Amino acid sequence: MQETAYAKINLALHVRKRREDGYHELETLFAFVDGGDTLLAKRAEQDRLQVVGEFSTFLTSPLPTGEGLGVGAPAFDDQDGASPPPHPPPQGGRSSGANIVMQALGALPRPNGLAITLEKNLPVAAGLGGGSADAGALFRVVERAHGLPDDWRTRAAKLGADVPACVESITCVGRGTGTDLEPIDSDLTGTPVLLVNPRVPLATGPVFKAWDGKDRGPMPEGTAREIAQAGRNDLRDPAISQCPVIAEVLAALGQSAAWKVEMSGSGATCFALFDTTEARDAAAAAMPSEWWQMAGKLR
Ligand SMILES: C[C@](O)(CO)[C@H](O)COP(=O)(O)OP(=O)(O)OC[C@H]1O[C@@H](n2ccc(N)nc2=O)[C@H](O)[C@@H]1O
Ligand SMILES: Nc1ncnc2c1ncn2[C@@H]1O[C@H](COP(=O)(O)OP(=O)(O)OP(=O)(O)O)[C@@H](O)[C@H]1O
Repeated sequence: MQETAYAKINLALHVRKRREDGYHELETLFAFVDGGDTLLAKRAEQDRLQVVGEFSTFLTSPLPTGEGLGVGAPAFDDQDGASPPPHPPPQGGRSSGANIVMQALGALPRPNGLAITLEKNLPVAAGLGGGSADAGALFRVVERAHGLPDDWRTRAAKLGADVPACVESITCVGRGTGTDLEPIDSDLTGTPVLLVNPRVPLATGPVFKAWDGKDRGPMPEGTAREIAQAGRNDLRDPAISQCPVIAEVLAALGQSAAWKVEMSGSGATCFALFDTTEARDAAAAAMPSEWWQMAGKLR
């Protein structure tokens, strides 16, 4: 069974309030690109994960030497030989170091194990919800094979604020910490999109911390296109303060024929939306070759 972990972008991201627990109340318009990581799943006695692909080596290794992170090698595994529990309990947040795919497997009880090969094509810590998209894809794999438990949204939210949206992977509005979802009819499906990342990883927590606490107002109402056109990303300036090259990426995309250029999530990836694939491809060709890029269409 194969599943794509679609890259997430935030067409608008309005941060409204810092909460006592350090999390933030926000309003966001989630959208998804028609490409990303891929998950290959096979029935197995026990859950296992192998990570391959361009960005596989950028995931934190639980092994002191970083051994096992290379292409084709097992990267994260819940087994150490003898008789490990087939479906270990969830291991808390991502800070536990376990790959979020293993955490998602642990959060979804099943009658049999799954051997997953994750092809990591998306940059890590990039504002594309890469890990969340992987977890979302895993939820869809389990849904197809066995169905999901009724409380899957709660289980998904425990893995990360972006995970519930990534399970659905359709354009939707997120509120609260980003986990209260409301579907929206998208008038942007099929829109040509270009993602550009300067290859500088940026952790999400510190970017939220650098937000100045000023509520700049709610996300506008309207169609997806109208929200994208009139909306902001309130994490843009905090992210640029920590990763100045983002301003260069935005400026480079701003030279193109795009009708919308913005940073996604907490950065550093920026996106541009176009009227035609020709305009998108011309913009892609003009980007510095050292930057990562992915061209696609919105789902
Ligand atoms: C920036 C976005 O990607 C926009 O979609 C999300 O809000 C972040 O989603 P995520 O990476 O799945 O977030 P989590 O893994 O739950 O949290 C990572 C860190 O981001 C911060 N965080 C996240 C979501 C939120 N509403 N407020 C926050 O302050 C917290 O410091 C948290 O420790
Ligand atoms: N499968 C995975 N893919 C990416 N990162 C993972 C994965 N599993 C665990 N992580 C860890 O999660 C952290 C965040 O990575 P991720 O790529 O999801 O960030 P992001 O794109 O900024 O996400 P978001 O947009 O949701 O904030 C990294 O420190 C990484 O080590």
